Amino acid sequence: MSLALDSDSFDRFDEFSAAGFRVPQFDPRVMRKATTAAPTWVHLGAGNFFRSVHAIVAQAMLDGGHETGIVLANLRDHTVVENSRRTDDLFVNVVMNADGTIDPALIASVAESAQLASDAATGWDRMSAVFRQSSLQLVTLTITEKGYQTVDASGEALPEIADDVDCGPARNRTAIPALASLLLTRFHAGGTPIALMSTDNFSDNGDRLAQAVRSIADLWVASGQAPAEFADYVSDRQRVAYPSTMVDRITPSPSPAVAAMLAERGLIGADVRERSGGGPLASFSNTESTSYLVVEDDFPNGRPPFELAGVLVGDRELVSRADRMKVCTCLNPLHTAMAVVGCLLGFTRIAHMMDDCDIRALVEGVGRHEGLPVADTPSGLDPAAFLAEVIDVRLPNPGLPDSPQRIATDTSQKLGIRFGETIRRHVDVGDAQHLTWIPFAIAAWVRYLLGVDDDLAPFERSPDPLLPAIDNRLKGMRIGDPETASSARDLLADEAIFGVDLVSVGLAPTVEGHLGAMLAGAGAVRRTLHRLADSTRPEHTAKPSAAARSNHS
Ligand SMILES: NC(=O)c1ccc[n+]([C@@H]2O[C@H](COP(=O)([O-])OP(=O)(O)OC[C@H]3O[C@@H](n4cnc5c(N)ncnc54)[C@H](O)[C@@H]3O)[C@@H](O)[C@H]2O)c1
Ligand SMILES: O=P(O)(O)OC[C@@H](O)[C@@H](O)[C@H](O)[C@H](O)CO
Repeated sequence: MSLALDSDSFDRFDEFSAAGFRVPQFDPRVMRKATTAAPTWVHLGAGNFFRSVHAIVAQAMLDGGHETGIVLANLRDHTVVENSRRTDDLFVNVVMNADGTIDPALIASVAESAQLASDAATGWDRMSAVFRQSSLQLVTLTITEKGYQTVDASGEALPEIADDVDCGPARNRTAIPALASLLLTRFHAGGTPIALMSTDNFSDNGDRLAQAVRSIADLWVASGQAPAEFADYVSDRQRVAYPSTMVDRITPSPSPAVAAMLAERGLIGADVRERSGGGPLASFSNTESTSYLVVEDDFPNGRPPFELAGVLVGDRELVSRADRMKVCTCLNPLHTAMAVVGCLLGFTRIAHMMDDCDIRALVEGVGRHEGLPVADTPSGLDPAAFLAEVIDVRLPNPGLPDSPQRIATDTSQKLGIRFGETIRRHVDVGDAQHLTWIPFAIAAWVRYLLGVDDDLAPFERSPDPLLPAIDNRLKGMRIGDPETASSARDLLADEAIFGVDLVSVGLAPTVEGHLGAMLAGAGAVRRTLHRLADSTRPEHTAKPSAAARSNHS
């Protein structure tokens, strides 16, 4: 059977169903008509996570009788929206089970997609029209952590944003000015209230989005490019709200192996291609079965019936606690520690890393020993159980094609969030000097920055906006000379990166100790990790697994 992803398949859901795909329980044509007439939800940042969370939530609500879907927009890479349009905005979301089986679902909750790149007038005009409509309740964003930085400490626009600020509201190229510009259109059209909801991975993401949007509005007002009332509009939470969220579903980049499984089921065009901006692009997303979305109930123009999709809706306190639990202690710090160590030790699969007893010790150390004792407890969620599921079920899931290289992307943007808060909490209770695994993870990141693995072979570091600046700061550091670990001192004091000044909280010597040991020569990363793992095992007898040994130089 051949299953094509296009609008003809609206009449062929039974064939998808026969091939084992879950199918929409609504008529996409009716949904698209209703959404065009009265759009309620725009999403900015059409990546893989959107396809595995937002689009799934929307589909569940549509299956439950809700009438409108999502209007999707992307700014940076025109191939992303072209990819969505190639399949008439349909795609397949694949849940990867631990036993190697897959549960594919045909997703039809995107009503239309718009390209907002500066040369894409049609997409911009369409999105402006959507923002003028009073029916619009919600804009969600997945623009990555770095997408929220707009101004420096003195309130000056950052270089990437500066052009957009100077040009004023128009067809902006960067995400926050583009959003602010569309909001200005809404303001001029009567200023119906709206909620702007960050679904990127950091605590209090609503506040950060508010700050970013307001900073652009202020710059435009100051330069006479927007009326003063616009700054009031974006600062009045009754009119523009910024609900915070906790988002969780491990969603690796689309994998060729999954493409092959879908092709076996008859799906046409299930290949993996390259985005023009780098990274894979496909007509499907692949993810795990676990998924959490916790949303602050702050929607001044009403909201979609999230409860139909199992979304937890609550107050700010619930969201903040859930988010800090996940991002600062029980999941993301483990991920980042594994990512940099995995790149150094030559791993390409997170699940394989969990078979390595040294790496397991690292994960346990960062999560159970140093994260959990200071974790937040959100009402209705148990941090110990959450962490246990992460360590025992989610990270080892052999079906999930996740890689340390994906997770290592933009690490400089994440360290403050993933380790800084936890370090601060240990400082507050006076036991920061006992931390060793988090300092090890930080040292491993610095060692990773040298772009040379533990066998001393060069490797390509994942993209990160701070690489050139950091390379400059680490010029004095050399493998073969452990003493040069001290040249990282200035970097370690950088609160903007680590969320705390590691020198003044007294952790720099621990980080430099691990780093110096890892700089000793070939195999030094493994030896340092193994020694540390051994010293923290009660029985002091564990040996590296076969996977560890084969990676051990
Ligand atoms: N993938 C996951 O497991 C996961 C889980 C929880 C949260 N998230 C959040 O979602 C974000 C995106 O993850 P993804 O897996 O979809 O990644 P992705 O690479 O598939 O997509 C990233 C999207 O962000 C856009 N983007 C990238 N840099 C941008 C910038 N500077 N300004 C504006 N837009 C930008 C891209 O055009 C693309 O649409 C993450 O950064 C994270 O905050 C991801
Ligand atoms: O998406 P990032 O780049 O913020 O971080 C990489 C991973 O840690 C992240 O995507 C996790 O998979 C996710 O946070 C799980 O919910």
